[in-house]
Amino acid sequence: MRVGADMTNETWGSMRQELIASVGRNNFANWIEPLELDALEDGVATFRVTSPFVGDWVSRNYGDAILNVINKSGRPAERLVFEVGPRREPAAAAASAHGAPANGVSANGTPAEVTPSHGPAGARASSDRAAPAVLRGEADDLPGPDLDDRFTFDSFVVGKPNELAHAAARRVAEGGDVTFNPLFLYGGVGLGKTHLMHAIAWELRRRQPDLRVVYLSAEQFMYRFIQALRERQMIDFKQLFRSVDVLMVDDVQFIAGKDSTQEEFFHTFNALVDQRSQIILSADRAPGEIEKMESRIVSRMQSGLVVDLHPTTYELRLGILQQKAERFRPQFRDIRLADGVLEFLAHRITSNVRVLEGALMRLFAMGSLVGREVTIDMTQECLVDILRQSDRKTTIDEIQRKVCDHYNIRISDLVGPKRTRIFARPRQIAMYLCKQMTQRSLPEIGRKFGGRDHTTILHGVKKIEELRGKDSQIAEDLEMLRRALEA
Ligand SMILES: Nc1ncnc2c1ncn2[C@@H]1O[C@H](COP(=O)(O)OP(=O)(O)OP(=O)(O)O)[C@@H](O)[C@H]1O
Repeated sequence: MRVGADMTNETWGSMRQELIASVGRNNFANWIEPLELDALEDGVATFRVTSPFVGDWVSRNYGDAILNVINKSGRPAERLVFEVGPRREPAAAAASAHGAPANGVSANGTPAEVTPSHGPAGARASSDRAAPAVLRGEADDLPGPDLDDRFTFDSFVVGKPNELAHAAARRVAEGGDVTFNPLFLYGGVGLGKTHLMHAIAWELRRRQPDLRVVYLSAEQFMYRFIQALRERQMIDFKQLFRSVDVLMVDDVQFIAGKDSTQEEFFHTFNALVDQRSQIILSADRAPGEIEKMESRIVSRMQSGLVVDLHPTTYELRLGILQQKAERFRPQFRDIRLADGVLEFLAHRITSNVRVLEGALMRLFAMGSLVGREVTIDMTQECLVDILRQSDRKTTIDEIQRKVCDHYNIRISDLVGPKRTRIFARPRQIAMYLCKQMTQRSLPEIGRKFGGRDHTTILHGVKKIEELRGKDSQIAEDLEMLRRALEA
């Protein structure tokens, strides 16, 4: 069946609303809403997207969900095709997909076609990706560990907390004129700095195989420097580092306090900037916050673009988990995770992405041992140590805010002296929740409630304990508040 473009988009416009529930509002706004359905014919739904990356990301993360809603609408589709650029005739669109490999990703990682059970992105890494971190001809002379072939832009999940860092990394990876030098990426442990740096290196290599790109950690830079000093090969060292087109140094905070390494780094940095070679640095904090880093280096680091990777949000964590679960699939073919398991992990493990990945891996491993569906109960048992560590610490302030929102009163009234029921009851509920959900003592809680005595707090707690057994409205309110605070 052939459906015209206008009609198609109108139908798609209403169909896609169904996806909000399954992908979440943020993901929907970022990825689904901008999609335009160009054609739906012969079982192929052709979408127009703004870049290969968008098509790839959407197909990997939401391909199945999109097919489901299309099929539910009574217009059967077996596969999705994502086309980049201006709208084309649907016939041409379908034809362009034929050359694509079966898993929907062509050798250079651009999306060509997507089938419902697409393979893992990890499996598409072509053999030429397993190259060392130094990319090109005389690579043997240059230092660096292997680049991880899992760390590509394809496998990097973008969300609010990292979208700026991702966009900057993409921009640098396009090569061309050096627009900001250096690019300085920073953020807490396990938030994707190394992943983004490797992704830049892979992408540069793909686009410009002749470019001399060097990626190394600051520790390796120091090691090479000390070795050159010891072996009296400083000239070689200088020549080597000054001959690169792109220098990437990970975890630069490492050279803080190491005076001669800093000195050499400073000269390398200046020489590269002068010759308009691109420099990309990462650290666990902003340049100005790295103690014992010379101020002249700090100001050089600040002279380009400084972007940070913020702590993850629930939506980003869920997106990452969905993607990783998809990538574990071929290895753990028969393992099923019960509905809600990924959501549970995204809620409960907020520390960092590395921990999140480790938890998921452990679940799959357990699933294969027990040989049945992994439920939330099993998840809780299996990950008890990780969950305990990342248990969120609810604060008194949070409790007070939530209680005020719930009862629509002001904080000043909650902690103030007014004794009318509309303030007194929520106040006692808040006291009760503080006692239950935090480790704070009664006097500490009292101080946060306008300097009340600990006996008043105890009285409030007891009152609510008594009421929750008799008053179903209070029991219900408590349950709702608790859930909101644990979210
Ligand atoms: N947005 C993301 N999408 C997919 N995977 C991610 C994302 N962010 C982090 N990861 C994964 O989390 C793990 C840790 O990331 P990475 O090593 O890049 O962190 P880092 O910021 O360099 O940490 P560290 O401070 O320890 O050096 C990696 O396996 C990486 O692939």
